[in-house]
Amino acid sequence: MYKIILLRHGESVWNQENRFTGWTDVDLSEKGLQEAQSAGEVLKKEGYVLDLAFTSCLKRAIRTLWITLDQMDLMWIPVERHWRLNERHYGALQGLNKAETAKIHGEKQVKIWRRSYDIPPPAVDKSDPRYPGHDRRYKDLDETAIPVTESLKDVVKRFLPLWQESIAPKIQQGKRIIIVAHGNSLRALVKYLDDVPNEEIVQLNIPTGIPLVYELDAQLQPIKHYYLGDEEVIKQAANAVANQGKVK
Ligand SMILES: O=C(O)[C@@H](CO)OP(=O)(O)O
Repeated sequence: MYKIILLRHGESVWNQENRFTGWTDVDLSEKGLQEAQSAGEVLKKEGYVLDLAFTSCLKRAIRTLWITLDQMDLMWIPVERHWRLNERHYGALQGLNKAETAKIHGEKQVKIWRRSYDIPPPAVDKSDPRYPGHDRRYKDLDETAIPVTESLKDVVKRFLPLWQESIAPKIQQGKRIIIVAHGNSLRALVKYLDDVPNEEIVQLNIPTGIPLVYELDAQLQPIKHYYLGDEEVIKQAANAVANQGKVK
């Protein structure tokens, strides 16, 4: 049996301001820094040991990983940063306030943009500063891989090669791994691992900064999963994420 740790980054400044973030590289808020510290503390307290870490190219995830590893006295372990673990690109919604967007377009439309499986938000134009093609960190990517918007389905598709070629083989070699990523890149992973039906993935909201443990069998089929934390607190945090798209 293998155990892997999934961790959504701590609260970011734009989570706090309730803005669509996507590939925008915003940092952690004060609360987010504390959440990352608590994640490291709980992992250490529960006796988890890690050999290898995967994260995205975005600083809210990278910093969460640093703080978590620091708490565990594991800053020396190898880290692989990959764009395939980035948050879903939110297209032309990036930067907008979620509640104000709901006021303009309706809560139903915002929920479709946020949580439907295959409907992407409106795209950005390639001349838009929010198009990642302008960002040096993605300069080696083929233009066809650089998103102008993404649905969760697109994220599953771009994430899978990393799982199949890098993460899964490392787990099967016995490496104990942590994946520190984002609300929707982790939803993509959960969708794949648990084979969640398209209409059910709409209900899944992953809270910031709480380690989620997946136990996998030899074929990497999930046996069970659980958060490390208080059940009621976790439920409330997931509901708060869901409610970000409501008119305030
Ligand atoms: O804005 C985003 O990039 C994501 C995660 O913070 O938001 P949502 O939960 O609305 O998908």
